[in-house]
Amino acid sequence: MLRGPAHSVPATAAAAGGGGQPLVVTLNCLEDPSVERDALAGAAAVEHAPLSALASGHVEAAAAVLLTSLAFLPRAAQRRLRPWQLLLCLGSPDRAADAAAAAELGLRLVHVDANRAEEIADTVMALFLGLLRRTHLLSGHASSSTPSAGWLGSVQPLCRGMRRCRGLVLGIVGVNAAARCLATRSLAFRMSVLYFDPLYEGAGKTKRPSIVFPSSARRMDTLNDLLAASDLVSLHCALTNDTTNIISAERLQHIKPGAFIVNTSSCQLIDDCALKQLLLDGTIAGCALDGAEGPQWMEAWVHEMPNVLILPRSADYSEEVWMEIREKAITILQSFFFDGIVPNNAISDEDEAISDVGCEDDQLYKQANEHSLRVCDGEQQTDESQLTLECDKRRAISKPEVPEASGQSQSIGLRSEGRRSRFGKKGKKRPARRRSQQKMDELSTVESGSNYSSRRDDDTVMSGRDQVLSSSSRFASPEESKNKLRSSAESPMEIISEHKLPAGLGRKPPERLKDGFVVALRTRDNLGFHVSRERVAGGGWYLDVVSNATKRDPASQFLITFKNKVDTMGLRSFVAGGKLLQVNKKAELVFASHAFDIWESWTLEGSLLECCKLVNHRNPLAVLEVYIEILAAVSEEDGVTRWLD
Ligand SMILES: NC(=O)c1ccc[n+]([C@@H]2O[C@H](COP(=O)([O-])OP(=O)(O)OC[C@H]3O[C@@H](n4cnc5c(N)ncnc54)[C@H](O)[C@@H]3O)[C@@H](O)[C@H]2O)c1
Repeated sequence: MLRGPAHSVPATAAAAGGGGQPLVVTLNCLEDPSVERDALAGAAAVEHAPLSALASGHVEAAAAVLLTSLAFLPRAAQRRLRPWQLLLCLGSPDRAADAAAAAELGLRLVHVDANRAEEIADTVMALFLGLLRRTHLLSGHASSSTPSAGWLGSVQPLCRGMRRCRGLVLGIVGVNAAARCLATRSLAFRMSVLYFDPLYEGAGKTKRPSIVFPSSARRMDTLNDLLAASDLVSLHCALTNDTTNIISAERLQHIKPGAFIVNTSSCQLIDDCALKQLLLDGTIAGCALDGAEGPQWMEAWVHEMPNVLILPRSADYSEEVWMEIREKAITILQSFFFDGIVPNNAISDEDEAISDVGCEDDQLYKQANEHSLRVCDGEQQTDESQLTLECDKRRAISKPEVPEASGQSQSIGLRSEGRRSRFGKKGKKRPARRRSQQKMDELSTVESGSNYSSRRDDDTVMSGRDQVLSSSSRFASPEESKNKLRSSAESPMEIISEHKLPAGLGRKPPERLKDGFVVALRTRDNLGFHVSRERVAGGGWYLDVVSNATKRDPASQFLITFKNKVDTMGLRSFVAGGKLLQVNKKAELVFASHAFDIWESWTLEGSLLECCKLVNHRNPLAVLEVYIEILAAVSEEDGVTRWLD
């Protein structure tokens, strides 16, 4: 972790935001940084600096700068950046290039990103559908023609060659998360899915356990076979020495006549000239490229071809993913300004979790539905959709029928254990990610004497200046610091109660849940405790239920952390090294991150007097019904946290 402004920013810069506040500049991005401004209110001023206003001096004066890419920034702007500034690269299109540029310029850069597999899969589907259904052409024709022109007669030529999805064969080259999401979507469209990837060895024996294709997708032994059998071809392989020009002129001879090609990966995977030739002679029915390089795609006639779609490298964008990235950046900045620390998880584990969501096939959904009905057995429901919703909620709750440790993550997702266990963390091949998995420094122990895990599975890409490791942030989120700054402010979630807990404490517990309290979560059926558990050594932490646990077991103890300003709280697990309980995108209850983001935010519903609900902010279907036992509380007299017994 980096030391923040308190340690490294010159006083002039720290005061540059006016009112003694440090300044954050959004450089050539985020024209409207109002979200960031609100989130950092009281800690830093936030200004947008367009390239046209570089001379204003804002960039030089900033303590932190947000940008999309350092490498693609004009030299004039790069020169204004300073070594002591924290540069956050939001969703960089080329992390390696940015890291290299930062190293060269001696700048301190942190990448902030989120997984885009869903976006890419959506885009590929949209492009295939556009090519197959010719929506762009027909829409253009409809809006330009007179109403009396009729609808079908005049457009009949445009409709020639239109295809339906059902029954078509999709061939996927390269197995990655986006490819898998695409496979799932295509199966839902009743297409057959083939794939080719010499590095992917199939479910069960794959080197990349996080990528598991639907079982109904068929693996092809050679690329030529895949090209010969596919009506639609989508490229997802990374650009390497082996894959450069992988769709060569020679390979294209094998392509099925009338096929469509979509490429959202590197332009250099395809021999453009050969592709163009086949488009012209009609062998290939159409193609879509997310980004096109080279003069052959610049010619005007290409843009006039009805069967060629070219996007401006936008395949992986969505408002949702952009907001996720901004939220992460805000968390990092809060940590930087309040604690003087930059958290390491600039690129989160959600990278993989998101892609796992798309892997359900029909059988899986069937299993899940059966499971949900079982869990909900005995509950009165009148409406089917309501039933599903309630069942989903229940899955977030402990397994009342199975008091012993289940060995499963708690989840609201539709996934059986057998299936879930096949998904692990993606085997990272990016060097920066491997670096980030180095063992962290030992964590301190707490009063209970528990040993905290120092494992870190967050992903960070740091470049340029040295990274300064610190263990002090394990339990010090930005929100906690903010609370310290605003100690007089009461948490909006504080609940006054008389505490009739299932198991009595030695003395009367405090009346309110507060920041810094230690709690245990008794299950709704009162038969056990929720505990943090490690899947396998190094396999990540998840929330489980154990009947023979006690509230004194460190695994049952959670530190309450409040998010200031909003009525949400987080639960940090002691044994998981202070990581916060979150619902991941597979809808499992896990401990994956130290950063307090929306995934880690919970609202308390109901009264502490009785079984109450913890509802996740990001996924309100994730509801934990628990009795909250306060084990340790912060003394109002001396500010020391003490056990209540
Ligand atoms: N259009 C966009 O917005 C966008 C966004 C992100 C990534 N991309 C592109 O997508 C591509 C993949 O990126 P990634 O980060 O998912 O890569 P990745 O490394 O995660 O996956 C690439 C896959 O290619 C496979 N592969 C390697 N050699 C192969 C071969 N000879 N034949 C077939 N498959 C092979 C690998 O096994 C791997 O599974 C890159 O070219 C990247 O630039 C595009």
